[in-house]
Amino acid sequence: MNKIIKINNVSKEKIIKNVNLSISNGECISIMGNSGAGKTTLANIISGLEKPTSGNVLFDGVDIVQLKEPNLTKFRSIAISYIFQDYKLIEYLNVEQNIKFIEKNNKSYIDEKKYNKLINDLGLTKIEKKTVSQLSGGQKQRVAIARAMIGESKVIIADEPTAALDMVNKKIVLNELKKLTKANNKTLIIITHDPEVALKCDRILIVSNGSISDEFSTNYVSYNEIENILIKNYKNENNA
Ligand SMILES: Nc1ncnc2c1ncn2[C@@H]1O[C@H](COP(=O)(O)OP(=O)(O)OP(=O)(O)O)[C@@H](O)[C@H]1O
Repeated sequence: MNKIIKINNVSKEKIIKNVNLSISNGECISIMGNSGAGKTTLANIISGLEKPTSGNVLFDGVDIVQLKEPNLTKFRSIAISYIFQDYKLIEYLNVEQNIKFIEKNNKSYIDEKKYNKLINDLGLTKIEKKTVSQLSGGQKQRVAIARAMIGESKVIIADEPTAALDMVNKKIVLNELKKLTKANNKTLIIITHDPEVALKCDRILIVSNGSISDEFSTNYVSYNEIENILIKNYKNENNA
């Protein structure tokens, strides 16, 4: 499989230490680790939101560390979509307006066929004209998924996408997210504390003290093994 992202010897102050990482096109990867381990900083470096102090970040062969404004912002808005724990939708706009908002800023037209399929797949058809303030948490996250899918971005970064949801909504949202990323040929990076969420991906990276301490295919690791590594890392991190 082609590599969509290649990170070579990336460090940032004392937060990220000499990380090397390759992510294949279409792969689902989860970044796990205890609080303060460096997950968000690593994801921000991957997406160009933060610059490393050394190393390079190749996105489809382009070193985004070298990109300057306004090209960096343009790259980020076209290449990457985000899904957040707190949804980051526009409260006073309705479901349809939220889904189309970013794509309208990037392009002069919206693919209506794709839009209709997405809202149908995500069960949003009946609530299309409701404003965000009228929606439940699970509905809001399904809107955020549709917003991330509608454009041409090759990579989706989901930061704790299910942390605010109950058990049933967590399962629904995760299944839809995985199904739609595959169907739309996107690469998915999920940052999570939750082994159950991470086990839905193809591969799990565990970050500790700014380095990748462990890496597994999800075919070969269990919930308990992940939990034990996180506990072991927690002890090391707090005694370091
Ligand atoms: N702008 C900054 N300046 C200095 N230190 C920072 C900055 N941002 C993050 N840090 C520190 O870097 C470390 C990693 O932070 P990061 O947010 O990447 O961790 P995380 O694994 O995502 O944690 P959490 O799960 O709590 O969100 C922490 O010790 C944090 O205090």
